[in-house]
Order: sequence, then structure tokens, then C-alpha cells
Amino acid sequence: MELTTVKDALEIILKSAEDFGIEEIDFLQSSGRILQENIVADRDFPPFNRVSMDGIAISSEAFNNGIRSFKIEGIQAAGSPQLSLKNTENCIEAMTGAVLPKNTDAVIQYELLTIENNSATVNLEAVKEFQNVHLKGLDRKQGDVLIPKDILISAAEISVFATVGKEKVKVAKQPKVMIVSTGNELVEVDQIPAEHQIRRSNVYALVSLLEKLQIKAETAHILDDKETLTSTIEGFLNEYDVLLFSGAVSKGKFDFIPEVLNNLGVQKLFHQVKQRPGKPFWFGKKQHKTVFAFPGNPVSTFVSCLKYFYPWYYKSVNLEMPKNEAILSEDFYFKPNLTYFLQVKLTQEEGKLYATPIAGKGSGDLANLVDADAFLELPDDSTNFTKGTIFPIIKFR
Ligand SMILES: Nc1nc2c(c(=O)[nH]1)N[C@H]1C(S)=C(S)[C@@H](COP(=O)(O)OP(=O)(O)OC[C@H]3O[C@@H](n4cnc5c(N)ncnc54)[C@H](O)[C@@H]3O)O[C@H]1N2
Ligand code: MOO
Ligand SMILES: [Mg+2]
Repeated sequence: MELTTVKDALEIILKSAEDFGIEEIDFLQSSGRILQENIVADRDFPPFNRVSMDGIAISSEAFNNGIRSFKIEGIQAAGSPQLSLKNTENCIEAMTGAVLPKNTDAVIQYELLTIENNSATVNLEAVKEFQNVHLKGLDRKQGDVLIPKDILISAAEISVFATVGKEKVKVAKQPKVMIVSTGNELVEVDQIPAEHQIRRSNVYALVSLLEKLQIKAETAHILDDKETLTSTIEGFLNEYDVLLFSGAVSKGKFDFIPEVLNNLGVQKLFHQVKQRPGKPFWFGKKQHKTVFAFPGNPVSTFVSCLKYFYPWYYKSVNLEMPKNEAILSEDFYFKPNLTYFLQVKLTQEEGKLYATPIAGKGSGDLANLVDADAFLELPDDSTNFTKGTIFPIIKFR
């Protein structure tokens, strides 16, 4: 069977991106989600002439007319309505965050004053109009778009939602995802495996990788039995937008997933990719349902999720996928005519990112991932990869 190249596989996957619509959620729950509305300034930023130093507010004209001692008329606190200076040769004490009092246009900080007998004496050569005043509308004007739609929400956006009173924000809906492990050898995390068993680690790697995208996936385990697989997966296809499988897609006597999916009407878009690890990867669609069936070896599942599910999700929510690259720090040799996802440790030196190979013992060696930060993507058309060459990387830290 002809293998699909990594490039073609990714292209097919990106073409099958889906739109999951829009939902409105609590602004504080929106970090990591993709904004689906423009956020507009409900008033000027700042909304009034804001005092930006604790001190006294004066009329700069009075200062320029030679006055240096200003009788204190009152105190303008933050959170109090605007006061008015009655005699422009006097001053009002004014606090950071307060409205600049009427008839004043400059603030002198306490450090530059002496206050005695309710009078503030200024020891300064010059006072500039609006010094220490953050002018109304200086940052943004009412009606300005503060945040455009289609951006990834982070703490900076959360603070803007709060300041404009957006308690609910419109974000892209997340796909409903079911992560399925298969295999009679697998037991739960809290179980003691028998000699011939192992714990089902791949599903939890996938759960965690999806959590990074703010997707809360559900999980299930199905034994290697065709009928159980068929009836359970049929239910999942009705209920979920995306099914992620790990295992049972290769040549084994109990690798039933491709056959079962085919019987359930999921159209295969490719099976087997020109890559290591992850060669037996199967991908298909049933109308708007998307099925990623990753090979069961732990590193295969791990890298395939990053290489294929991540870009599919980014495309689906209309977001640019970040691209990274690094410099290979030592020569590396890989013979097979396959794209090789080499595990690497990343280090930064003089502003450059270097990737040091830590290949591990193959796609079953999940403990090796702990020492790696990323996969370096080495193309299928070479065997000798020389130190100093730049390659794309898929980071997972
Ligand atoms: N005759 C051939 N055999 C194999 C080929 C091949 O081309 N011809 N490909 C190999 C490659 S490459 C891979 S990768 C694996 C893929 O196998 P499957 O997708 O069929 O996965 P399983 O057979 O179910 O399991 C493989 C391996 O992974 C372990 N596994 C499975 N699920 C989990 C899980 N949730 N957590 C932890 N470990 C899991 C499973 O116990 C097996 O050890 O096939 C090769 N064989
Ligand atoms: O695709 Mo497999 O991961 O090379 O063991
Ligand atoms: Mg197998």
C-alpha cells in the first residue's frame, strides 16, 4: 500500500477542519479560548482626566504668574466626584486615580512640596500644563475596537473584558471529543497490572495535550472485540464531533479499528503515513464527524496528536498555528525513507534555539519524552542531517 506523505496527510486533515459555532461564556472562564466578537471601548480610556501622582492639583497659570505657596482648599480622593478649585491661586490635594479637580491643570507630587499650616510650598523652576495627568481618552476613545475577534484570549484580554464590563464573551465553541483506548492488555491507572498487562497511559497523554487547547475531552476504553467496538463506536459517532483513538490500527490480528470504522460508514481519507513514529495512522470522516486513529505506541500517539490534531483544531477555530524551528546541534543519521520526528532537548544560546537529539529506544519508550521538549521534523528525502541545519520543531513544553 502506498504511504501518504506527511505533507499530504496534513493537507487532507486541514481541508477537513470543521466550524463548531459560537457560544457565550463567563469572561473569567475564557482564557485560552478564541474570541468571536470585537470588544469595543464603552467609554474613553481613561474615562476622565486622571491624576497620576499623589500630590496637589494647581492651576499652571497661577504658578507661571509667580505663585509658589498654595493654600489647600480640600482633598480630591480617588472614587469621589470631581471637586472644583474655588480660588485658582489655591490648590487641592489630589490622589492617584482621582478626577483632576475643575480649574486645575497640573499635579505636583508630594516629594516636591513642603506642607505647613495648610499651605503647600512648591520648590520648582517650572510646571508644565497637564503634568502628572493621564488625559481623558489618551489611550483609547469610546467606540474604538480594543480587541479584534479571532484572537486567542489571555490575561491581557481578560483585564480588558473586565474594564469594559463584558461579563459574558462570545468565543468559538470547542469540539466535543471522545478519546478511546483499545486493547486487552490495558488496565486503569489505579490498578496493579499483571505480568502481561500495562496501564493505559496514552489516553491520559491525549487528555493532557487537549487540555492545553482548553478542550475537555472524555475518555473510554474498549476491549479487542469487534462487536463491542462496533456498537460502542457507533454510539460515540452519534454523540461526539471528534473521536481520537489510540491503538489497533496496524497489521495485528486484533487491530480492528480500520475495519470497524469502515463498517460504520466512516470514510478513510488515508491510512499509513510516511513517517516514524506513527506510520499506521488512520484518518477519516463521516459527514461532519472527524476520526483520528493514532497508532498505539505511546510516542506515535503523542507526536501524531501534536502534528495533526493541533493544526486541525487551530484551522477549525480560525487561528494561525504558531510555527517554530531550531538548529540541529549535532550530526544525526536516519536511514529509512520516512519523515522522522526526532525527540530533542531545546537550549537557547545567544538568542538562537538549538535542538539536541535524545532519540530514545523507539516509539514504545514513553519515559524518554520526559527528557525531551520537542520533536524535530527531519524530512524523508535525506539520511544525513548535519549539525547547524535548521528544521521545523513541534514543541510540547
Ligand atoms: N507487522 C507489522 N507490525 C507492526 C507495524 C507494521 O507496520 N507491521 N507497525 C508498528 C508500528 S510502527 C506501530 S506504531 C504499532 C501500532 O500498533 P497499533 O496502532 O495497532 O496499536 P496496538 O497494537 O494496539 O498497540 C501497540 C503498542 O502500544 C501499546 N498501547 C496501545 N494503547 C495504549 C495505551 N492507551 N496506553 C499505553 N500503551 C498503549 C500496546 O500495548 C502495544 O505495545 O504497530 C507496530 N506493529
Ligand atoms: O509508527 Mo511506530 O510508532 O514507528 O512504532
Ligand atoms: Mg497492533
